[in-house]
Amino acid sequence: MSKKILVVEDSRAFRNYLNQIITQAGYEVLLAASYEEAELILSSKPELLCAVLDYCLPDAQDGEIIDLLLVQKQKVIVLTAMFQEDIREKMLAKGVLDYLLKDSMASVSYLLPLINRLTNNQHHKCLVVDDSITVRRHVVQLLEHQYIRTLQAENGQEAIEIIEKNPDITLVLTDHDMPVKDGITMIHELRQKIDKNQLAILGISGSDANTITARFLKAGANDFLNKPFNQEEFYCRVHQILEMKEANTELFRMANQDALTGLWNRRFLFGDACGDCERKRNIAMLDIDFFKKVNDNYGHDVGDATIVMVANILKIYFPNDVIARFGGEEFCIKADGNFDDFVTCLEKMRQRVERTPIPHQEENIQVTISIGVSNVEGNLDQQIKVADDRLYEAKGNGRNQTVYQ
Ligand SMILES: Nc1nc2c(ncn2[C@@H]2O[C@H](COP(=O)(O)OP(=O)(O)OP(=O)(O)O)[C@@H](O)[C@H]2O)c(=O)[nH]1
Repeated sequence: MSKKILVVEDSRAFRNYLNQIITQAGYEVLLAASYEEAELILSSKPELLCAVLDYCLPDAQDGEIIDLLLVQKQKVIVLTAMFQEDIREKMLAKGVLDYLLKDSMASVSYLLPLINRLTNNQHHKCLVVDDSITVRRHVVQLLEHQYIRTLQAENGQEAIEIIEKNPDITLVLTDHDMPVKDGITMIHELRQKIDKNQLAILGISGSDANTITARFLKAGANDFLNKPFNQEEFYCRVHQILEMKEANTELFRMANQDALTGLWNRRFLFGDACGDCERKRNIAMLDIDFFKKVNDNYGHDVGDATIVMVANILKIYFPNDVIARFGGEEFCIKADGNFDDFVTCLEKMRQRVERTPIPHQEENIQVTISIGVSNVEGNLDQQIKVADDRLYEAKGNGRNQTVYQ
């Protein structure tokens, strides 16, 4: 998705300021000082993330630049020198995303978070649940206008079925009064399986009942919005809920992922990944052979690069399983499925590590790994213990091998 942003602003100082802050944030800025310059840039049909437009330009004093961009189906953020209710209404009605007062540099501090929001929205998929097709269409249009992909459901039951089939849905916007299954019952059922950090839910209802907000929130909705709502309030709520969700996802990642390799860590292995602890499963414990020598001979950085290389090969061979960095140069794989197939795949992976050189200055460094495998009955600790004993057997037998019985 594009990172290009068109900025049209006649004040040189302000234009330069916008250019600086937007470029620093990693976007590519196309600058124009007038309507005419903007037209020229647009004639080459650039793919834009959005356009930031000054309402009043020397050669287009009454917002004509906005129409120029909207006709081309671009996302528009407007900068205005003064706030006028009628102009605001007119702009929002036309389909402008948002407007900012440029009375001071500080007031533009809202711009960058808004642009970042548009970028991050592209990672979200929202299910809109409402029995009214008119409401659904309106909400879908608002969301897609800000790059949020959408799906639709007519009632709570249909919504649950769609969520089960689409685990990449990150947000649900739901009405309450619907046939077959209402919104609050649906939320109750969803929350038995999916928590607030995994799936954000915004309740939207026009019910007069003064308990409706509390009922939505107590059922497990992250937030609530009264119908009818205006566009700005809608976006504020959606942005807030998505920001909270992203922050929680990041916290989860930081707490459960290994920073060097991007693999899961022990906490994840024994926590979330262990929900089905008593089930029979395949466990492999792996350790890089003579790893201390790599550090001693080539330095810690090369040692780290070796750990990353092994981790990357593990990801290739076991893309659907839980792979954790267990300790320094020790890894654990937890997998379901046929044990013989698992061992065969481990063997192929072991040979791939053996064949993969780590370039260092003029040399190619070669490492091997030893592997212990188990599929015994018991809890995760017991299964890891058996795999670990076999790993040490593999080390004792001369390393660079897999022991599985
Ligand atoms: N570069 C690097 N080294 C690490 C890291 N974590 C642990 N180590 C080193 O890994 C080495 C492990 O050495 P040992 O446990 O003696 O094992 P080994 O040399 O691999 O020998 P065997 O396992 O018996 O084949 C130690 O020197 C640790 O300092 C890390 O994150 N980066």
